[in-house]
Amino acid sequence: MHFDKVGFIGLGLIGGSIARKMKENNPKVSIIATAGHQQTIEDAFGLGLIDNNELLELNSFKDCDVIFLCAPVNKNIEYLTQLKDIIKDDCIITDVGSTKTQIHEKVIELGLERNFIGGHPMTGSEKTGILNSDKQLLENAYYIITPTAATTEENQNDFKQFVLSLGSIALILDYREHDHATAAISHLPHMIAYSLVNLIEHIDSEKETMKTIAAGGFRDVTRIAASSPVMWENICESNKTQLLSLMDQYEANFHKLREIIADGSSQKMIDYFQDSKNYRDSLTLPGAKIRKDFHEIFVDIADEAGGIAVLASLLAFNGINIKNIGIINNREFEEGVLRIEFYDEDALESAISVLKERNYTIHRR
Ligand SMILES: NC(=O)C1=CN([C@@H]2O[C@H](COP(=O)(O)OP(=O)(O)OC[C@H]3O[C@@H](n4cnc5c(N)ncnc54)[C@H](O)[C@@H]3O)[C@@H](O)[C@H]2O)C=CC1
Ligand SMILES: O=C(O)C(=O)Cc1ccc(O)cc1
Repeated sequence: MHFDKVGFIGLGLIGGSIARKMKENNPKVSIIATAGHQQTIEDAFGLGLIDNNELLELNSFKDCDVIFLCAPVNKNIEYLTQLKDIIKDDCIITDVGSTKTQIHEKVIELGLERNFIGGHPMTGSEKTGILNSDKQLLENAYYIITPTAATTEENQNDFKQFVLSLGSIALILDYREHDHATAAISHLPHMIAYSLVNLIEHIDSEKETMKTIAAGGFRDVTRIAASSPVMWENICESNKTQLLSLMDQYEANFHKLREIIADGSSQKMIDYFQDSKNYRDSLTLPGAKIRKDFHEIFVDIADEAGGIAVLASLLAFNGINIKNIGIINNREFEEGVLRIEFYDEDALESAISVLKERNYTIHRR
């Protein structure tokens, strides 16, 4: 599989993040793209990510080695039919969509199994668009690969290497298993967030007391309700059966919790909460075991002019060298934080003590 000429159909948060990292890894790669809006293409051209400055006809993708489908899932599926008669024989089409069964079924129907490898980076945010994309978004995140029955070992390995080059962790899954697991850990949580926000919006008083006092817990649980409505409409439609089944299970479980509270049994409540707490505490961050050699911290900084300069000067003043520094926005942290990478563990530990002394809030993976 070559990555000399790459095409993107859809170039928002995810497509843009992949394109940024790809261009950084290999500045010589030729990337072309089309999207829903001309502005996206102008922005990407302005960032030096793509070769074209206009929306493209699909025919322009005829000599691409790899094509990334990075639009909402229904659009990705629609594009397959048109691409079938355009792509070169050994072109690999891949997608980043949040659901996999429908697109794999379309691939089988069109006889494109040799040309398709499904993909799904398990990272992102509630934000959209190329201007929110970030070359570090995919780092340390699982990137699920769903091969077809005709994917060759060579292509699968090449694709795995590409995933690693993004800093992601490759995980091969059957596309049906993917849709069952993501319905539970991604699609259902988004529905819970949307419905909770909807409830509060409708029961709040005219004075909007609830909205005014909404604090950490509500914000933690509902951040993802700010996600793209079009994207989530597409996902619900595409993974409807799995999602409905999980919503039923969730309803039954929620009802069980209601009964426990109604019964007033302290022990049952504590058991239920303790059991959930144990499971939640046992979640490890992706890559935590794999990237131990990564000397990085994440620091909250005030959104004010000179914030980064003050912090960088503080470290320099204490003789601590920075390897890399940049603002990131991803799923682990509520708001943007500064990611600082150091050359070794000693520098990292010194930086932590200097910054803690100045009351900076520090996060580690
Ligand atoms: N947002 C997230 O956190 C994640 C999203 N995904 C998947 O990635 C895909 C893209 O999502 P995002 O990048 O977040 O969305 P986005 O809204 O940031 O970007 C979508 C892109 O698709 C383009 N687009 C829309 N309709 C189009 C059409 N008819 N033809 C060509 N381009 C079109 C838009 O112009 C935009 O460039 C979706 O399939 C989503 O399920 C996967 C992992 C995480
Ligand atoms: O914002 C978050 O925390 C997410 O969960 C992002 C996300 C959205 C859709 C996906 O298919 C994968 C990840």
